[in-house]
Amino acid sequence: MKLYLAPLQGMTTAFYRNAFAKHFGSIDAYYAPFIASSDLTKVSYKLLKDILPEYNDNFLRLIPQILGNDGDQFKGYALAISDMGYREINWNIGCPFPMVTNKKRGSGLLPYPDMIDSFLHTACSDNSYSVTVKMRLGLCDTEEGFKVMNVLNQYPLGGVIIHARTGKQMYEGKVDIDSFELLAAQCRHEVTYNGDIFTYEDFLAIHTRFPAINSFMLGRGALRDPFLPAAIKGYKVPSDNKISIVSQFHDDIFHYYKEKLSGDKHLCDKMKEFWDYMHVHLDNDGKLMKKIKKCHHSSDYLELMSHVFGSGATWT
Ligand SMILES: Cc1cc2nc3c(=O)[nH]c(=O)nc-3n(C[C@H](O)[C@H](O)[C@H](O)COP(=O)(O)O)c2cc1C
Repeated sequence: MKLYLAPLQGMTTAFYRNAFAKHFGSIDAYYAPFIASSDLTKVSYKLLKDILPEYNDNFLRLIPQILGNDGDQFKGYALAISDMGYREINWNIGCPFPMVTNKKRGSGLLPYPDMIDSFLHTACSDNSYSVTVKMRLGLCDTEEGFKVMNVLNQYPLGGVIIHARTGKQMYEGKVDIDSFELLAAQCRHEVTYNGDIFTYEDFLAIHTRFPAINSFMLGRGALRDPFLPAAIKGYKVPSDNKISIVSQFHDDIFHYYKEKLSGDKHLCDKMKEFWDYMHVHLDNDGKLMKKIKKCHHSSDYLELMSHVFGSGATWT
């Protein structure tokens, strides 16, 4: 069984992925947040910085992702990326944000199977890399996904990751497991399940219902509980050790952003984003998150952290 870390733009950057692998592990591949392809004649290396092998300790396990609707642009980026040593390039047709979908990108492409066809015709015309797809069930309607799958089935893709929601749902509401089942059954490629695996029990429910599915992508669930991938793989991390591991992970992330960001406000804002996920298993009553939100100076923040990690807190 394979576990993949989902890409979360702004969160799962190279440094985060490296620190995650160092402290928690149990992830077979890390998908990088999307790089938007553009009509530049030359591929922009600034955009590619996050995936440069020298910044990625686990570069052999990193899968770069491209967002776009132009097959030639995709191919240009994919060739530059494959020159760095990457063999799999993931195409994002799942992003739900209106500023993306309104331009017929991300899940905004799902109502247009013909565009997907002509995109893949070009994108899959070079065998220096393998294309995988990350999609949703549709933009507004799950019927859209079936038409898209007919097209995907005609190309030699390396796999299809399905987030079991429509684009219109954004990240809200329930995952639609029945529609996922139908779409996955129609797919001729290897399918990876994605969506709302927050606990071991969530994983088990999906795994039990779809015994033929062998790969799972974890996003917010792994960011909230970085011990979840290990639990799914059957490794037990003693509860007493968890806080100290989280503390070391936190310190690595904090020191990285302290070096990188200018000003305390940016630093505190970034750490709030980190805690938006991480507080869930540490903060039963929500008081910790309130205190973190009140920190505007790194000295206040660090004092708060010394209480959090020094007070015998438990990871639940
Ligand atoms: C803040 C945020 C940023 C995201 N950025 C990306 C991205 O760059 N590329 C992508 O394919 N999916 C992106 N996603 C979607 C996740 O990869 C994943 O498909 C989604 O969160 C569902 O999985 P989960 O329920 O395990 O989190 C993002 C999600 C969130 C919440």
